[in-house]
Amino acid sequence: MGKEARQGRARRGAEHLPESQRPRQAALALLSAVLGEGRPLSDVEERLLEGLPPEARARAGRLADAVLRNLPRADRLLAPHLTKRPPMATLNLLRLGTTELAEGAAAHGVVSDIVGLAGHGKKTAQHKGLVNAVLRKVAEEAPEAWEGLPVPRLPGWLRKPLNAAYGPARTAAMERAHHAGAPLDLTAKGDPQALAEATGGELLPTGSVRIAGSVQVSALPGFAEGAFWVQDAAAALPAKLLGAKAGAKVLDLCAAPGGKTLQMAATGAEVTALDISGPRLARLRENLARTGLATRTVTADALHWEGGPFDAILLDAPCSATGTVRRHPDLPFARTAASLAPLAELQAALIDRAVALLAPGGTLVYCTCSLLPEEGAAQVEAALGRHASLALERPDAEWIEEAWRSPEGGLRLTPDLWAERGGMDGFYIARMVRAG
Ligand SMILES: C[S@@+](CC[C@H](N)C(=O)[O-])C[C@H]1O[C@@H](n2cnc3c(N)ncnc32)[C@H](O)[C@@H]1O
Repeated sequence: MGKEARQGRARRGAEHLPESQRPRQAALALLSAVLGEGRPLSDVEERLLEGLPPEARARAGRLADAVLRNLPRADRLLAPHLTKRPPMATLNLLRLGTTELAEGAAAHGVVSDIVGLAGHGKKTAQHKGLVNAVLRKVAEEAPEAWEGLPVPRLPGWLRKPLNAAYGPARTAAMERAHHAGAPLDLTAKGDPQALAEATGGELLPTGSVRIAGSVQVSALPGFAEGAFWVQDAAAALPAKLLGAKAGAKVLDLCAAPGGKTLQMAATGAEVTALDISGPRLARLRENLARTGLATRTVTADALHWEGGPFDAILLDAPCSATGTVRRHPDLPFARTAASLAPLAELQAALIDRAVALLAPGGTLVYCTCSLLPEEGAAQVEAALGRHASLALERPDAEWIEEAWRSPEGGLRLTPDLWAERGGMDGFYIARMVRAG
């Protein structure tokens, strides 16, 4: 059979797959991109979920998320029933079925649906019998056995540096936080207390509003009117610490999709929001339109852009995003230690550019959503060595907890903090001033 005939058969096959199976099929495509190709979900979601109705997209995302969050557990339950590791496509089907069974889905339905999917896939059809036999066995033990399995560990490339920086107990606490996932946090455009009351959320000491359970953001009161935006409680702190005043000339140097830009624009500062990515800036403009806030937006490479000088600069530099694993369980599989060095170089170059764009007497807040010291304190210490005009200023606010402070004078936030409240993303934040 020729290539076109084969593709045609595959397309016709896809059409025959029952509608109810499409979220699982899409989840498997997401898993194959992350686990097979090392691609982050954010890079492939748009393409792989294209054409699916919103509920099916959401279900596919939830299924892929659950498998990635629990991968070592599913592999542990599967291991006794496999004499050798099956090819990736079959293994991912088994992992998906095992996770669904373990999370309490009706065994008969899950097994027959996953076997149906196996029969439908070109790479998996030959393993239909194996999938059936293994999942039947897993179904007998999964829900009880699951609960007794250890919390999944991070892969070595990330676990090793975290152990070195924080010690094994803190690293294990972060792994528990990653496994538990993250609540929904909102930042209010206006009064946070009023937003907490309107949404039934909890007003956190830092001013964010935390919503319990799973909700549809667009259905929350005030969404259409732009009364709030979604932003993790830790991610809301850098702009608060910059403290941009009304009328101040402020630069958001890596701005998109704009959570921090919106915070600064809401204070009445005159904000320039710059980012190298056109599509990400388009999202920032959508956020500005929904919230009725105004800034200047610039699509440019910060390393070569001329402007300023600015009274205040926020540099939320591109980074490993290892502080956001709670929300992005694909990240440990989609990054490697090799991806870190170029990011660290870019961060240093961006800090140097920020210093050049800052007015004498101006304030620079540097932050990254990373857990790794080389993207946080080490960057700031090196920058202070390169720029004699720059001094670190100890952040001061009534909501700062002593445990958050790092020895050099920044804030070191990790996902295991606020465990009883539902945690926070990992962030490093430092506030510096340029001599007048
Ligand atoms: C951590 S994200 C920023 C998140 C944003 N501050 C927020 O709160 O929504 C880093 C951003 O840096 C941008 N970026 C990367 N390299 C850049 C460069 N050379 N110049 C300007 N922006 C850059 C990326 O496009 C990305 O949007």
